[in-house]
Amino acid sequence: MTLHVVVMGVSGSGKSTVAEGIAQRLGWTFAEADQFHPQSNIDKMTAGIPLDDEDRAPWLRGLATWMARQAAKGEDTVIACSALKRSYRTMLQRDVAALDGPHRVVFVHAHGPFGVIADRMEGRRGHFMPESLLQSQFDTLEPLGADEGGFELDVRHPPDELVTEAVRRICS
Ligand SMILES: Nc1ncnc2c1ncn2[C@@H]1O[C@H](COP(=O)(O)OP(=O)(O)O)[C@@H](O)[C@H]1O
Ligand SMILES: O=C(O)[C@H](O)[C@@H](O)[C@H](O)[C@H](O)COP(=O)(O)O
Repeated sequence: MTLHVVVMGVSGSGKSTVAEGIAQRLGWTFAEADQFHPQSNIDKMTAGIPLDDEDRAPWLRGLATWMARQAAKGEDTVIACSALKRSYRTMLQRDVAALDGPHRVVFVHAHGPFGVIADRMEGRRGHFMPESLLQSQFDTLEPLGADEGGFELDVRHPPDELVTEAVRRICS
């Protein structure tokens, strides 16, 4: 049985920080979903245009394939992936299930107020994602449902506490 942790949330919410922390603590394989976007998606976001369902579908398939490949090597995985809509999370679940043996996907929603996340995006340097897209990220976000197999983290807490809480809940 392999475990796949998907740390989800809007841009700047702290997904990568938390996901990397979890992967480090547990010794699991980490991937940053941004690295799986085709250049056309990066160009679109850089130009301040939000992605749509069509842009995201092949990207999600690529991520599911990567998760299943790691699982085939016996590796548990942690990814930082916005997975903003319930349908995207369902697609990820479905595609991983089609490719992988016995496994579990756990969603961790990095969740926080607009102002806090906007400030963090402003403080972050050298990232292609413009702050102007944060509103559309919040508009698109469908918060993780209680029935989706996961939990929420309040990103106003320090990263170390968030990682400890996430590891405790993943391993319980
Ligand atoms: N819990 C936190 N408290 C304070 N700053 C944080 C926290 N998590 C992330 N950050 C900072 O906020 C910015 C965005 O975090 P990042 O992990 O890149 O978010 P995402 O992967 O969701 O875009 C980074 O500069 C990061 O150092
Ligand atoms: O589905 C999307 O619209 C993108 O995946 C988006 O949510 C993601 O946030 C960007 O790729 C920027 O990357 P960061 O999340 O690292 O800022």
